[in-house]
Amino acid sequence: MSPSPSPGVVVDSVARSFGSVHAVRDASLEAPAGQVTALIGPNGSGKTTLLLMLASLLRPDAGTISIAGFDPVTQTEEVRARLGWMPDVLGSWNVLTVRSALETTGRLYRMTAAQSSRRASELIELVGLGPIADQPARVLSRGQKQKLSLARALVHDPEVLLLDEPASGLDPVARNDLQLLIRDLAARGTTVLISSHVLAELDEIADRAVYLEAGVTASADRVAAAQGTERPWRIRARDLPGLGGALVAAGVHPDDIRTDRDELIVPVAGEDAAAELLTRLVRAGVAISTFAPALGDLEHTFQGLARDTHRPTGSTR
Ligand SMILES: Nc1ncnc2c1ncn2[C@@H]1O[C@H](COP(=O)(O)OP(=O)(O)OP(=O)(O)O)[C@@H](O)[C@H]1O
Repeated sequence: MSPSPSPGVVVDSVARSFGSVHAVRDASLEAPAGQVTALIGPNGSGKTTLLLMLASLLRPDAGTISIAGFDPVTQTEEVRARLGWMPDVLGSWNVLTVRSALETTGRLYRMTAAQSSRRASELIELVGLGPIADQPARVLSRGQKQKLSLARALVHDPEVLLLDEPASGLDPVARNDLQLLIRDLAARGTTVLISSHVLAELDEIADRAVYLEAGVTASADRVAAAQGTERPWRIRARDLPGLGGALVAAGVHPDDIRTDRDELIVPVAGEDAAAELLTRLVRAGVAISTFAPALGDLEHTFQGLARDTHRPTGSTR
């Protein structure tokens, strides 16, 4: 019989304050197994505080958390055995080499010396740290430290992976490798919850998103409303004046049309309206070479929520 799927991460009405600072006020979310869930929010909205609670490193003042079916407050060992945590900064491992940092982590997870040595070699290969495997961690660049931090989070092949700003400091090739690795882990059933400010990158790998604002997860209604707002679309044609004329004839107000180099940018309210506009432009005989949203889905929703910060609560895209 195949094992039942991991229940992933479930957070219900969690809150945590530091003195008078309410870092997380009311967070509820689900991150299902086998999917990549993005945790998105402005600076100071409580993402790291929430991830620390999920990682069993900080106790919530209220609410409940389930990690692969276990409670980080009362079942800390069970949670830690199943959880990989990549913090936004690598802890103090400076004197150890890359290889010994990974071997030591393996030993902490009660692997034998031979197992931890084998696992360290696999992970060094996986994240591409081979050439500097025997260098002390203190000489690593920021991007190399990120790779070591990711490898450390993967030592015990966790069911649930929490990644706080994993791409920061990585060059474009390393970012792409990271994206492929994360997608591959999710395809193998890992629950991945990932916080990042680089929304265009999250757009490419996230199956779903949770928005956190001032410590509160945005409700499905608010997210839907933000998704439905007008968003800029980028339209390119060789004959820009002809394109402008056709846009006005299609009902776009001239004041709403912006020129950006060899493209025009116009606000469009949703996919149906975009399809309709494109049909009209083509019927008008304009040779269109580009017709695409100027903002990714996550960025658009994030900006829509930011413009409308006064209504409360909930989750997902
Ligand atoms: N240990 C602490 N003591 C006091 N205040 C804290 C502590 N940790 C976080 N805070 C405060 O809680 C709020 C949320 O911080 P947190 O680091 O969780 O936000 P974040 O969304 O991860 O931010 P960023 O995107 O800038 O990393 C901030 O106002 C921060 O100053």
